[in-house]
Amino acid sequence: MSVLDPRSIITLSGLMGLVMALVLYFVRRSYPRKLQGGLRLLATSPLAWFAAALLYGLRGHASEWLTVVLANLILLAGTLLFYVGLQHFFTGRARWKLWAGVVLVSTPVVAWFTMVMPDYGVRLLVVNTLLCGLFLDQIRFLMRQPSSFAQRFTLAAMGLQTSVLLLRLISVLAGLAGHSMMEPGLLQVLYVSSNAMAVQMLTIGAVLLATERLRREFEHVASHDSLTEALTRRAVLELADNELARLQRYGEPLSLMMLDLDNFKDINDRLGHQQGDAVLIDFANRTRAVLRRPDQLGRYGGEEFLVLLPATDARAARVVAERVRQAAPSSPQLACTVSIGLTTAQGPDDTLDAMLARADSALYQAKREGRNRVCEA
Ligand SMILES: Nc1nc2c(ncn2[C@@H]2O[C@H](COP(=O)(O)OP(=O)(O)OP(=O)(O)O)[C@@H](O)[C@H]2O)c(=O)[nH]1
Repeated sequence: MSVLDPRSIITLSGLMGLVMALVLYFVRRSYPRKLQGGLRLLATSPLAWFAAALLYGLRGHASEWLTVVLANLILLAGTLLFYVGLQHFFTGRARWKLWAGVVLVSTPVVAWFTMVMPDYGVRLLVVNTLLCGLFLDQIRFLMRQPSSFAQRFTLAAMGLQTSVLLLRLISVLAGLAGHSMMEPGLLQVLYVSSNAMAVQMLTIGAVLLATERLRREFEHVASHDSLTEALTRRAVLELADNELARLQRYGEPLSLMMLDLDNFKDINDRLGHQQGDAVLIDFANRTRAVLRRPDQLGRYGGEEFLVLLPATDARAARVVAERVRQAAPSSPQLACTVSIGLTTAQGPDDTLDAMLARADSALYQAKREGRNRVCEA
């Protein structure tokens, strides 16, 4: 047990935290600006944990103001920073004032039980209860975020840390707190080791969250049109292929609409290209607003769109197409009409090329018959 003394574990884990903080700081630079704020905070918290570990490590060689009061304050502040960083990372804003107040108020309490009425058990109780509360609140927040490997990994790290803190609280209540964190007892060694592991896992979790988010951003950019946020032609055609495969396997119906804004060249010529862009954006928004969740809108070309209607037969597709045609623009300046060519898959032997060709010829029939209508093939 003498090899695994708490001081060495605390110092080592602090150093590893420092390395992870540096890694996070450097990877942060290659991330989109909107993620950088949250990542900077997430990188700062292992730095704070490192500073707290250094101060704890000086126990016996420096004043208790530094090694207990300030060390605990920095530990709590670092944990709050992690929480604030997570909130920024996921939502772009953070609620931190209440927790900051609680952490600040706890400092004179810790100071009292260090300098005036020294009591290691009470200090432990105060600091561990706050840490537990902070981690439980973070777990609650993180569980509401989109599920992913990184999210589950970070939750596991927080779960581990919270269990260790709870066990330690129980040990205090059972009178097993001991007299100092540096005591080389089994409980202390277990506590500082799991704490060290949880800190590493939390920082790795932050790196994983950032990497996963970056991958999602790239995927989004690659599969979405930057003007209208509709799927790109390639992405919507890929989805159409998948839906056709489902049709062949499960026999679910599939309908497809080709949409073309009417006299769009006129709109551009009369109102300018920029206003034309605004019309396209508004059209995409209002179309999405009248579609169901599984339906997909893609930009097929300039002012031409494709809508994929999975599990939709011809009758239901006709209703959707009429709804899209009649969807109102958000202002009269954005008004435009649309012609729609509609088709439904004709059994498992139908192909995407054949469906596109039918939708295209139905669309041209709609144009020939005077525009602003739905035709079917
Ligand atoms: N503003 C804007 N215009 C675009 C964009 N992509 C294509 N266009 C324009 O859309 C117009 C399409 O014109 P046409 O193919 O002649 O069709 P149309 O005027 O809509 O006539 P019909 O389809 O027959 O009703 C062209 O003037 C293109 O320059 C875009 O991203 N933004």
